[in-house]
Amino acid sequence: MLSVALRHAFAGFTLDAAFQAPAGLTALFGRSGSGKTTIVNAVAGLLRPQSGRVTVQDIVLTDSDRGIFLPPHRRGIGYVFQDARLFPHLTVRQNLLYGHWFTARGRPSDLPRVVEMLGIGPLLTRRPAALSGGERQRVAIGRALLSHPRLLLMDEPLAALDQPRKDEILPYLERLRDQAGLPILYVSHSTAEVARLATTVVLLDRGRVTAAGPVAALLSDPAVAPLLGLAEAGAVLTARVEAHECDGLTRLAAPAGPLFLPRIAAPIGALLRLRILAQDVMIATVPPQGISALNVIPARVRDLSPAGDSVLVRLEAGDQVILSRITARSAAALDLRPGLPVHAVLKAVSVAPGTIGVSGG
Ligand SMILES: Nc1ncnc2c1ncn2[C@@H]1O[C@H](COP(=O)(O)OP(=O)(O)OP(=O)(O)O)[C@@H](O)[C@H]1O
Repeated sequence: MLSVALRHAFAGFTLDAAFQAPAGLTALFGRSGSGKTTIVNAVAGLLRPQSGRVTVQDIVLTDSDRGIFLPPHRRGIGYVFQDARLFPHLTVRQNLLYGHWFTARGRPSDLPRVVEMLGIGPLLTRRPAALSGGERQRVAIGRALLSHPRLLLMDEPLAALDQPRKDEILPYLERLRDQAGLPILYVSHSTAEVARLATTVVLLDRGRVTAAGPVAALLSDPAVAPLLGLAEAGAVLTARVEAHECDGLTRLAAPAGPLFLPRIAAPIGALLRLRILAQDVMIATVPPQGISALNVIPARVRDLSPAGDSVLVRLEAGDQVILSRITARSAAALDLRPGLPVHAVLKAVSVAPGTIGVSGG
């Protein structure tokens, strides 16, 4: 567990933020200039905050009251930047083992496990110039892990990659989240990335934490939607692959009931995480008939929140929340109110394959 409480003022900007990052991946999310990098720098020991306390697994890294401020190299933190920053004259293997020279905790015997997790075995004898951007980032992550950090800091590690490279690396970040066994603090601008990867989200606005919590609850909170942008508002559902059907659809079992989506390349039994955008969910008060949408999910209205010209309707389905964005006119015409039983309607093709990830459990 990482615990952070920081106060630091620059001319024209004050950071005053406190949060906890439990096991898994904690996304620091917010607009440009909201203070994400300032927090990462303070946690890494690159910025000495005017006041604050930072601990990881009960080890005090910073405590202004007690005059404690460990230098960066004594913090046991792995840092992955936007650009991989590998040594060009060293092979991948030498780059991987480099971090291990600087730490008593590193053991070369961990190399095979890290190489396997990141899928970089075939690259070990190459130099960085012969790697794609995504491969370079995987090596940079491996190098950080082999220094045996207590905590991994990742500052927009995908920002410099094009979409195909991002798609290639996302499954490895999921494995890192689920298998590395250390807290990861991950800075991102992208709601899609956060929805797919985060265990916990810390939302920042002008140097302050405006919301924090488990990813599914936070991203489907109507109060948070204006901060994300209404087009990005939506729910994160967990569902298990039940069958690949012969007409090209995959059937999933979700607490809300069965879901049908275009073929997903995941084995039967795999637990997946799906992002369902609020703007893709329609509401019907009676079971719709003669409709092409394959997913009609029985649900109950929890609450309605005005959002610009539209209304965000939070629906409960099983123990999961689905968010729907409809016009105020439709909400009035359907006489939607808390407690009303309804049907959430979702087109199978509206869930983009790139947004489907592996669930951390
Ligand atoms: N060394 C500094 N001196 C003065 N102001 C600074 C310094 N470092 C950061 N700031 C200011 O602090 C604010 C927060 O910056 P920070 O880089 O933490 O934001 P961010 O959320 O990481 O932004 P981005 O997403 O664009 O990277 C900005 O207004 C920035 O100009």
